[in-house]
Amino acid sequence: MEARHGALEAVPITSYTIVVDDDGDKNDILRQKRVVEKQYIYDFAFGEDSTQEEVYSSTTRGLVRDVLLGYNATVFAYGATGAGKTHTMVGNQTNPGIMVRALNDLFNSIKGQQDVFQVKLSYLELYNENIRDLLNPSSGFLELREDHSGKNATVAGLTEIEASSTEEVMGLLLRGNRERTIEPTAANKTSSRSHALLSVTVTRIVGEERRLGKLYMLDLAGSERASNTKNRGKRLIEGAHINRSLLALGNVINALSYGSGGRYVNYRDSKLTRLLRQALSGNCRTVMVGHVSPASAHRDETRNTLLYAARASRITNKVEKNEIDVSFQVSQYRDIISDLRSEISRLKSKMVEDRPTSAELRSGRSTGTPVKQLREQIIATFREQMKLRRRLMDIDGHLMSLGVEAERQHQIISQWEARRTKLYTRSGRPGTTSSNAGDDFSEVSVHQAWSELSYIEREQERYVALRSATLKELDACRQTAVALENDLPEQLDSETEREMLSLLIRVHELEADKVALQGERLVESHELRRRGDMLQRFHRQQRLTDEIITRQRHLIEDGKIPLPSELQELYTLYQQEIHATTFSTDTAGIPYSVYDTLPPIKESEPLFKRNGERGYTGIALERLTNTADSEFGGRASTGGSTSTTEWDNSLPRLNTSSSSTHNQRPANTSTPPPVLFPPISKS
Ligand SMILES: Nc1ncnc2c1ncn2[C@@H]1O[C@H](COP(=O)(O)OP(=O)(O)OP(=O)(O)O)[C@@H](O)[C@H]1O
Repeated sequence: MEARHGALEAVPITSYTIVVDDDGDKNDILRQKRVVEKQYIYDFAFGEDSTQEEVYSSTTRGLVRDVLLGYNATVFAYGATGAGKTHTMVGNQTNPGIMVRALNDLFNSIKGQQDVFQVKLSYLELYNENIRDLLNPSSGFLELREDHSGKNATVAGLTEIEASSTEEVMGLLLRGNRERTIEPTAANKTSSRSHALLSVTVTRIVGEERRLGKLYMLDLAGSERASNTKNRGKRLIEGAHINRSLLALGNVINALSYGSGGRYVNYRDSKLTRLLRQALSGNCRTVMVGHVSPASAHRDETRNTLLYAARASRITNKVEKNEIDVSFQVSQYRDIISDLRSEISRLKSKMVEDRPTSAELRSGRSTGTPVKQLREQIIATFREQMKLRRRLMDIDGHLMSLGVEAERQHQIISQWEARRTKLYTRSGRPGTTSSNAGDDFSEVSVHQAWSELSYIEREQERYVALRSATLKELDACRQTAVALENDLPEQLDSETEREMLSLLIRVHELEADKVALQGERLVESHELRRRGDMLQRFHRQQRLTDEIITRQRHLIEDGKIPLPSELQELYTLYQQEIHATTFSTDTAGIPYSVYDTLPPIKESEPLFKRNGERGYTGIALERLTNTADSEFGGRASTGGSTSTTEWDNSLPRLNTSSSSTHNQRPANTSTPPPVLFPPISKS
């Protein structure tokens, strides 16, 4: 680590806060006494005395446990050149870094287990936008390939080596590191000029089942300012590549930190971001270790790194959702049914074709399969087709259920992540370290959600494979049916046979109708479930909005801020909406208010319920509402209970008396006035 000199200091003041003490120009008399301090709060902050083991335990040990359970995880080091990234990630033989410690932990955990584990490693470097295999450098530059969705990138031809001990891994890493492009620069004698990615794939074999967990560990090349490094020629070009890819990474982190519905996330600007796409946005737990130098020479890089780390910590593990495309499913059902109908109509057309008479047949013109046998074969193939189609529908139905379930788990995880971020920013302590029983509970449920999700993903893979096998079978069956149909005109000779066949067709028509109805019902029920989920989410959002409006009203009232007329109008509209909803009823005549679509006046309930707890976020999410007399009952023109007469806000005061607003249910719950605000006096 570079010695500290100059004015800027980046100092961890607690185990999770870093303070940058930037007292600027000492010669500036006016500002001499003014210390400009900027505090950054992270999950953990490490000082110069922190050991490799401390860094590893706090950042990565938990990820190793997750990988063994079948999750994906990434840890990457980010920071200015010479700030200590390689030291943290790779380390040396006597004092190894995260990579070796993680694998050591992994092997130790596997040792005590009954299940069979398989651990495979690959190690690559990204140098000047070229990928090289560090375990097999002679293979030249490798190609980065993406699947059709563009979300999963793989490196074609990358060597994967199976390892079973820490010593073996040590050997492989040393071998790989020797191949890494390291050059002396003005800023660092052993500067890594490439990004190095160690991928560890752990397969856990439990009976028939295989669980796959991946751990990516990445040592990035350092960001550098050309003016600071005094690099020339080749070094300068390398630096430009490094900065370009780091800039792309920074942009991705930036965009992701805006959350869903935020900015467009462009992963395509560099191979680094394409490689890290899954780690940053997908089904993956990611840790960023930001490295800063306390030296003033690195002032800008330090600020940049601290800022990126702060943004990265805002990325709520935005697991990309498996959106359930119901219309796609509907069109699949339609395809199946139209296939079925066209087969029936083909069969029908054969019925009306001229056929030989019994006499002709008896005279020996026809030599095909006997009619009875043929009929049985046709019935059997139809039955088989129906069976396969039903299986297909079951598979599709199951895949849809899995999709809905996955979306639910994603929600649990996202909520947990969002709450964790809030806790973190409000209390200055990360939620994960809280000893609160409720947080432990939520930790457990989020772990369950991850575990569910990984199970769902495996199930989805299994069912997709089953689906394509069933489709193949169906195709073969259909061809057999066509071949049998072609035989028909030769064989049918009597009216009885025709009638039998037309009856058969009728049966199959009914069958097709049944399939159609079943398909539609299935799709509808899934759609209803999905909408139910969406409604719940909207309700949650609405409660939050109500809460925000209420609090803002408190601010307006307390601060005696005059209310702009447009806002007054919006309040009026809002109330009208609430009024309309209160008196609307559903098809059964039950008022919507019974469903609690709006926050009831006196009810006090936390937004996120937990075993006997109020709320997670530190925002007391009780509903700050009025007493029963507030809404259509009478306070309309009272103008509230404000004692200050000179303030003319035209909004009545909110009733802030805790006894009347908190933790009480109205006595008569059958007619709750589910309105947040008292009527605005002007209206
Ligand atoms: N915490 C530390 N304790 C002891 N030495 C350290 C520490 N951090 C870094 N160093 C030493 O500082 C020097 C530069 O560190 P390192 O090579 O890890 O930086 P880097 O961020 O990877 O740089 P680059 O981006 O140029 O590759 C190395 O000699 C390294 O051993």
